[in-house]
Amino acid sequence: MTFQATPEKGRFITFEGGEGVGKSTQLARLAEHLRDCGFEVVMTREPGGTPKAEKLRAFLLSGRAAPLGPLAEAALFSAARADHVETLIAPALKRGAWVLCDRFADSTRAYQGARGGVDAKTLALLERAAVGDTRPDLTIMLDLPAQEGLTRAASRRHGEEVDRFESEAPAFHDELRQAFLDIAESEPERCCVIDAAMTIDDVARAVQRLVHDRFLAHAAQAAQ
Ligand SMILES: Nc1ncnc2c1ncn2[C@@H]1O[C@H](COP(=O)(O)OP(=O)(O)O)[C@@H](O)[C@H]1O
Ligand SMILES: Cc1cn([C@H]2C[C@H](O)[C@@H](COP(=O)(O)OP(=O)(O)O)O2)c(=O)[nH]c1=O
Repeated sequence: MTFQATPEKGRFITFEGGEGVGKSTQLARLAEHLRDCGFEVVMTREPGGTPKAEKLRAFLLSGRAAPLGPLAEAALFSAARADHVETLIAPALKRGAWVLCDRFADSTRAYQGARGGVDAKTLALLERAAVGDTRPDLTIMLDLPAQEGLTRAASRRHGEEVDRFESEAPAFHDELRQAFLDIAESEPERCCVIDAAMTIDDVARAVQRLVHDRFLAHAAQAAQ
């Protein structure tokens, strides 16, 4: 599938799901495809994406924030997100780029909310403060049994230490998977679940098809 770039507004696509489901792999594949179509693509990730947010990432993933509790962690993820949105994501969208982001606010809802017990009202306030109107146009939820994702993540790690959340018990990761599915069910117009147990190529094709149907099909028709 190839398309001609049209001078459309930027699109904001997030990839969500548990550990090792293939988010970064698929984000890179979609970026390559969109660039081949002539679009400017910004690849980024959370926590992180800007120098300040990367500093918070190092602190959060080292586990040093864990003793402060899930509410403090949610506030720190949100602080990183506020800087990321303001200095990288919103300006890129404004100039017409496609922004592909590995994890975003749904990860806070799932990890610090569903799993950490921070209430939904508090998280919604933090989300509004950090994100404002820069909400994803599409969220791709990659779904995989938690144990398979952890096995994939372990093979990618090549002996490096596990981070703050990968080291949680298997039940934590099963509940996370369900939390992402629940978010997708509650916002079907934004979220789409893709079976991440398929081969890398098959998942990449499913992602491309989804993005095409959602954003590019009408542009291609209009150009004819
Ligand atoms: N569909 C797939 N089938 C098998 N292995 C995969 C698949 N997608 C990704 N992987 C591998 O699994 C590991 C984790 O993938 P990655 O994209 O880093 O996941 P995430 O970003 O969700 O943590 C990597 O070694 C990657 O090559
Ligand atoms: C963005 C975000 C991430 N996280 C967690 C999820 C991951 O365990 C970790 C980010 O690590 P990362 O290595 O980027 O994710 P993955 O293991 O999927 O490749 O931070 C939260 O707990 N809350 C958040 O808001």
